Amino acid sequence: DGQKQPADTAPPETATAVDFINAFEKLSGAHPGFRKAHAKGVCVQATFSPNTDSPFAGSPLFSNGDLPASIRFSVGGGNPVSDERTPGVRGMGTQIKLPGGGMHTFTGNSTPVFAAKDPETFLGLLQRLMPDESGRPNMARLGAYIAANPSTQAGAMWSRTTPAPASYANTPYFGLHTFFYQADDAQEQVKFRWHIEPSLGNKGLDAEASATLPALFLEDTLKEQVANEETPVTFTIIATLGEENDTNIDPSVQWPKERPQVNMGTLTLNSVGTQSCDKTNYDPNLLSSGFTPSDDPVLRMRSPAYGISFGKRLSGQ
Ligand code: HEM
Repeated sequence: DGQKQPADTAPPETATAVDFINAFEKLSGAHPGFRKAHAKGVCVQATFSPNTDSPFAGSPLFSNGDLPASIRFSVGGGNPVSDERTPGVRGMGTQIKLPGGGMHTFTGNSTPVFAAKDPETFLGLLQRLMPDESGRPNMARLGAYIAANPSTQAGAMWSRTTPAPASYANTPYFGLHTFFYQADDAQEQVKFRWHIEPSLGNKGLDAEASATLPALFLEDTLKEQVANEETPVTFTIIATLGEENDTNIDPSVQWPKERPQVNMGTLTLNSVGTQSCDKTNYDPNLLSSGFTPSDDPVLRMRSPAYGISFGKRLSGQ
């Protein structure tokens, strides 16, 4: 009758870890044995050197000197052979191993804000990115969803405006969620968010570089950068200290720019390209003694989703 249907812009009422695994498999196809998100990646061996002059100094993560770290850099999405010249999310999982078997995990994305404020709104976004009968996502439906769900707008803007990074070592990574640290003898908690900055600086691919590079270049570029002994490849982990009114639960919102920042320490990349991280679960809730996660529902959803994906890939599904 020529009349437009009303836009379907509501997020689903519930979102479970299984819903996410199914959504990723629908978006990217089934790839048995691979991670259901960030399927493509490379393992790196690294060293964590803590900044012992920081509010975290009393914790075992900071009081044991240099510690070995396992890093995995990745391309967002469930496709294990995606074209790396394409803009989009890049990831960095870091697991630092403490004496006695403890570990501490920093798993972040190259996006300074998350795609949505909570799991339901994120699942709704993924559902609108799925192809319809035409074989492509319905852009009008997607646009209407973003317009009606403000928490998705900063992430969508980032996606539209940020070029593909020139290397895994030329982009920052953001933890996005709020975490807490409390020393054994302290009354007060340190409330913080973290991000990781590359010593080689941020650099996006321009059109010329994209035209000359092969579809897969990230692993080779990183290997060349780490092989260059004159310029060590390091990353600085930075904590932003939050105030009481800064959100604990919404990873789609940045804290005010003027919050103080402290250096947590340095990651130095030692070697690239082994299978050392294939059987690692970079669950961001695996924290060392003294640190606790916030009640951010997106952070909470990550443990069950990573657990299902981990179990599936270990069993070849
Ligand atoms: C509800 C929200 C989210 C869901 C359902 C989700 C789901 C997943 C799943 C299933 C994996 C594969 C895990 C594995 O097989 O080991 C994964 C990996 C990853 N995710 Fe998420 N994720 C979410 C939010 C986030 C956020 C907020 C960030 C960044 C701060 C992030 C960054 C990453 C990274 C970097 C990896 C790759 C880790 C690796 O290399 O093993 N994810 N995600």
